[in-house]
Amino acid sequence: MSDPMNAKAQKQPDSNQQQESKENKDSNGTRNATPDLDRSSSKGITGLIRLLPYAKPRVWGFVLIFAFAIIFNITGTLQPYLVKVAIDNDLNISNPDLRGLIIIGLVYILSVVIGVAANYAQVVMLQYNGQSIIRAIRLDLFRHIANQAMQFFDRTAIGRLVTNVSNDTETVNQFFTQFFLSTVSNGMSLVMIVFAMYELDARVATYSMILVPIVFVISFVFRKRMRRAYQTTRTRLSNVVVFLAENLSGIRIIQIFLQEKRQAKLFEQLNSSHREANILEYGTSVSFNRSLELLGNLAVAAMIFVGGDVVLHHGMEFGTLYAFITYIRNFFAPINAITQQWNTLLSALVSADRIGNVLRLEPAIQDPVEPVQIDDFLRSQGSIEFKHVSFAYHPDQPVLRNIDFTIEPGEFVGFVGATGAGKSSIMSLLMRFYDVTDGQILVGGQDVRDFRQADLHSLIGLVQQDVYVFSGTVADNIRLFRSDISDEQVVNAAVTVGANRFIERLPNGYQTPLYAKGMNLSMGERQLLAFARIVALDPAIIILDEATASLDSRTEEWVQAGLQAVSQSRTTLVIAHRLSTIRNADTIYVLDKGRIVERGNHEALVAAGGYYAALHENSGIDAKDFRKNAQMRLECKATT
Ligand SMILES: Nc1ncnc2c1ncn2[C@@H]1O[C@H](COP(=O)(O)OP(=O)(O)OP(=O)(O)O)[C@@H](O)[C@H]1O
Repeated sequence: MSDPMNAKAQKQPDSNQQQESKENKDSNGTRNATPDLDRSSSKGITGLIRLLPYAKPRVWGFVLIFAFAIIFNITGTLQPYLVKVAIDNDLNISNPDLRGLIIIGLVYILSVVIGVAANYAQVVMLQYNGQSIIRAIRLDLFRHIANQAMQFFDRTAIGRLVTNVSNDTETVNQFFTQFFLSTVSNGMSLVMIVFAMYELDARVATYSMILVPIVFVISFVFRKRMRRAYQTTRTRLSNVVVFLAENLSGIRIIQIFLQEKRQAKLFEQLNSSHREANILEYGTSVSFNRSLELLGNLAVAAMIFVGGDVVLHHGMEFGTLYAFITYIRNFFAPINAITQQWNTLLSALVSADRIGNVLRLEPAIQDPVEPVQIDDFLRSQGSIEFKHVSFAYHPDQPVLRNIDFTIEPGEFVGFVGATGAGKSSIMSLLMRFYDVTDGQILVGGQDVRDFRQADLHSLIGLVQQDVYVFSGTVADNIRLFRSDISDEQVVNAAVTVGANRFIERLPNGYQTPLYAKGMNLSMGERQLLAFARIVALDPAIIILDEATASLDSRTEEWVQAGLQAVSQSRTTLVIAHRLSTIRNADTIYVLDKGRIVERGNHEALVAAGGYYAALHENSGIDAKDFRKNAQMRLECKATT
């Protein structure tokens, strides 16, 4: 489904959007996507109305539901009337009519059966419609989130997004199912009851209408309080989910650094504040509902008192009084049901706002209007050029300064430097996860901004330190679910990089299911799996962010051999943490504080006796620790 939200938002930018646009521009003029996804951007029902286009394809379904609701309500309203007829006509003591009674009884049973069937059909269809709408909204949300640029994910808590896609859509579903059904069906029932009451006795019916303004006043008094209470509960629940998502994903760190108690205490605080908000919410809601119930019972009591007197003075038949009492009680049931749905409406308003906040976001990095088409020539071109590239994640905090290099197709280059020097940032820019602040990056002679992002990514294969493993089999993880890659190609890819050695030892070989995050594989095995992925997908360029954790020497040998195999005939960029990985590189770039301070091959750099030489001297030590020594050496050089 297209994105009706977005289409509408683009046509009619409201003041909130303009505000959002302002907030989302940084001083460089680029969008920085720092959205407050919890912000209630539209007052009242606007957020929900904006979601209505998702219900459009289901319009006929709703018409049918409407028809079933009419049938259900007619049967419900008819029943007290049938009892009235039976009491006043057939049970008349002076002239009883047994045949008439039987007929009324049969009609009553028939109306009950038809009512139940109509109600069943109505509820099932409503669920079907509601779930179909939610499926479409969820799909759009997921696509929309997945299309956002990296800075969106840098600044948005994943838990917030999980709440958006799961809870918020479910709450909106309740609007389309419970609230819709309740309002339509009970609203209709209310109209029919009022109609039946006027048919029975217009005067008594008019007296009964005094209830309407009282109900209105009660609703008005509670409305604001309830909205505030619901908003608080939703925000606090979302805080709990965010905390949970972040803590579970970082559970290892929490355990290693003995943070369990502290985190549990924080969680307890969030939980308590959610509990308090929830109790307040229910307290308000229950006070509201009970006030209405009290009013309903008072109305019934008044009807018994006043109506009974009228019956005794022969101003009304007993059956009519019975029907009136039933209608008055039934009159409150739909009002109560509709107001019970007030909660649903309020939650749905908040959720619709939050969904809208996500759907209105535009990705900070956009594809060009006329992208360069990737043909076979370009696909085989692995040349890379950085032309005076500078970059900052935040204005005034430059991370890369005047980076300038050219890598020829098929070259193997290494990047070394202390932590925070900017190695990963170079790779992120190459993949256009971010746009350069200054300068230009070319791949195959074309500016990366001229490609569609998907096309650019198809040219580049990435092997990260922590290889991401999807839920699925080993084979699925090598072909990345692409049906055009055959089983044979999967096996060949694994053999090429030597991953077959461990795969064949797994219980079901290539069909072994992998657990979330590949926890049933070692780090080295995951690296080999990622290499096999590269061979199967066959990009012209690969980026390897070498794992920092030390591998045992045998596994390291396998990973080195795998890297050799995968880098054959591909342009290979390696962020190296062990110098042995890049010893044979064509060129090594040494980075310090966002600048390239040295470049050359291993021998030349060692001979130069600078930064890299210091690193080499300390090669027993991890790359991250070399900077201090290197700095001292540079300072020594400067003074001599
Ligand atoms: N997403 C981000 N948002 C803001 N600042 C960032 C982001 N990623 C990195 N930085 C900052 O940019 C600088 C360069 O980081 P980068 O990750 O490129 O360094 P690195 O050389 O790859 O380090 P490491 O070897 O530790 O991975 C650091 O100061 C870092 O704090």
